[in-house]
Amino acid sequence: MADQEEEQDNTGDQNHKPQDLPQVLILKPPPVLSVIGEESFLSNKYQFLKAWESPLPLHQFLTAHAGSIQAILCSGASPVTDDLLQLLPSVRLVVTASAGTNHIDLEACHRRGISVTNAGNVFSDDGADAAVGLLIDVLRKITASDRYVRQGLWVSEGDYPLGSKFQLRGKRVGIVGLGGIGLEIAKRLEALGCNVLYTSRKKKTFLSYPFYSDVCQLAAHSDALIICCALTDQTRHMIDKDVFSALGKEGVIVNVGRGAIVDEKEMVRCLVHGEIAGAGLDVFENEPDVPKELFELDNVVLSPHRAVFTPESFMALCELVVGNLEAFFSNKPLLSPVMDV
Ligand SMILES: O=CC(=O)O
Repeated sequence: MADQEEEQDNTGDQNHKPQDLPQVLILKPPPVLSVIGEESFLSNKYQFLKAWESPLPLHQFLTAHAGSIQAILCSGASPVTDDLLQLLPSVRLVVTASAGTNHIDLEACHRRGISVTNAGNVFSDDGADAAVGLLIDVLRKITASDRYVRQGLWVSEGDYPLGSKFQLRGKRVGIVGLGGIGLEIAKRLEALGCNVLYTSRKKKTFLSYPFYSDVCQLAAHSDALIICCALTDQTRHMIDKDVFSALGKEGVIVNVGRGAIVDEKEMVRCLVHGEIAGAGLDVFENEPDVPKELFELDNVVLSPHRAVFTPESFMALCELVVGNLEAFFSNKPLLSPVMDV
């Protein structure tokens, strides 16, 4: 079957590359590819097997290369499941071009002795900028005011209603997840005169920000919550009815983590009924579907899961991905390990 497949399939550029290069499977093109371009991103030290370019059905394509694929390069759009790994017994490394790893079955990787790397801290600055930008936009209604001007309402209706604007300085902002992005958010907020508090898996002893082990308690002491933690079984729907009610009518939520960390139906209900004051959202439970009710709300700012995407961060990501592959194939320590087995 492999021979027949090789005749039909030029994925991985088999005609031009020595067959002994390590084979790296890419299931779907990660977003970084369209920005950086394949030439710069895909190092010629590896044979990249681009599943989406193969004329073969995926299962047949994978079966044909099953024994030789040693690494998988993926992103949030291409889940790495136990079933997939079962098909590919030679895989020893999964490199994801994302900070989040919720699309990878980490338990299966661990059980199968597969190492995993992610985007490390390359997205921390851009993710933090986007989170703070969304918060400022919700509080100061920047995009809502922009719509007001563009629609000619400044002329026909007069001044934009002042009552709905909130000052950032002095706000108590609860950060949910003080990892790379969370720490950068905290730095920015401090510089802007906010009071930072946080919850995280563990208290960070090197920081003086007030720590709350309970997210409801954090919400009760915050004017705004910024969600930037990982999506795991523990954090799925962690931001629920109780958290919204603790945050209260004046409270704002910003989410640059993953949509499913928030109980989205409940959030929409709270926004529609004015039980929280506003939301800045880069991520959603069923992307690219966004609850239609949100389109009507001027106190909600929407962004299409692009918080961390800048050409600069993609360049850094490109180096990191190649660095991780090189480290792995030369038995050196991985640069951004999530799991090093
Ligand atoms: O959402 C983006 C990422 O996880 O990198």
